[in-house]
Amino acid sequence: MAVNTRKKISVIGAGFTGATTAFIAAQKELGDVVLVDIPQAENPTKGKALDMLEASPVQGFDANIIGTSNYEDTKDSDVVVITAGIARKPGMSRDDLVNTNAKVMKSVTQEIVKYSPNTVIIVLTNPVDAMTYTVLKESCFPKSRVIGQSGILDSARFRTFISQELNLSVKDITGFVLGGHGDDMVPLVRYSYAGGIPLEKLIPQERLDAIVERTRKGGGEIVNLLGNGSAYYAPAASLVEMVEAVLKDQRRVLPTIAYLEGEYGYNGICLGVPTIVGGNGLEEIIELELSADEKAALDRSAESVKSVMNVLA
Ligand SMILES: NC(=O)c1ccc[n+]([C@@H]2O[C@H](COP(=O)([O-])OP(=O)(O)OC[C@H]3O[C@@H](n4cnc5c(N)ncnc54)[C@H](O)[C@@H]3O)[C@@H](O)[C@H]2O)c1
Ligand SMILES: O=C(O)C[C@H](O)C(=O)O
Repeated sequence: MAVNTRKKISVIGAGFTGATTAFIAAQKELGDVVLVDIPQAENPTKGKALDMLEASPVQGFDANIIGTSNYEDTKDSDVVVITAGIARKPGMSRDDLVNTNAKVMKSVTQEIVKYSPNTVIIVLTNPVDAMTYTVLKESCFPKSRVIGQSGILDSARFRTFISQELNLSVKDITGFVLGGHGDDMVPLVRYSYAGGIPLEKLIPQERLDAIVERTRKGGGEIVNLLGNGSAYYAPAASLVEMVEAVLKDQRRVLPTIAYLEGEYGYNGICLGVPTIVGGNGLEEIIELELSADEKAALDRSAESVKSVMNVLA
């Protein structure tokens, strides 16, 4: 029998975001998927994977999907996505998760590195800027191979609200969000467009301010509606966009969480910035010119991330 040469994607954490990510990646035939959770959740994890696999004849995708708690099954993954840990509930901030999830990051990273020393790791678990830093340090990987996800999701929310405001296709709305994945993230209105037209020419300032504010609180809006967990469809779609950029060496311009060494004036922190993502992972950080107000807003966001990082042992 011929050897399978398909790419291999491992998703750690088979909860809402992990399972949804696995399914979308398989539907897009990005590779075979290994869904991993703790031993106590092994049967449900196997069940979710089998259920997804049984959708493949109906949807017509070729991708194997397995569920497991054994990291040997992740051996030689091309990309590993980390969604393991706990999610916030109404009334909590993402930062309240830091101590519990930092322990989870350390243990899962050790297993990932053991079996896939050359992989690219994409981190989703919150508080994601600090968790990306934890995984980077624990893995001892170069900074190009540990990337956090927040900016694609935050920008997608921003773009959704703009499209609703203007009653225009989301396909024509570009825009992105910088900074930490918290309530002081920085949606960059000045770099956002509808069909190439600057937003400031299309939307009155007070409406723009309201859209920026809704974007900043976008995660909390969903947490309050769900009642017992956080968003997962848009987060999973965002993760898959990053996985695809790496596996297909697309060199996409995407807002992701990068380890900064002087860029934007910050050193030794992980923060959301515009980056180029391709076959080598995070290949470049793009440095935008910021106005004094934009830089002050980014400084506030970076300070929040630093204060969370300070509680990490
Ligand atoms: N960065 C972002 O944009 C973003 C977006 C959405 C969710 N998140 C975060 O992603 C995380 C997961 O969210 P969710 O909705 O999937 O939560 P969930 O509770 O549905 O799933 C988490 C899964 O992780 C598993 N898990 C816990 N410890 C583990 C370990 N040591 N090894 C393997 N698996 C382990 C749990 O058993 C569970 O199945 C949360 O921290 C959430 O805040 C971040
Ligand atoms: O808000 C959360 O806790 C989950 C996630 O970070 C999100 O933005 O949806």
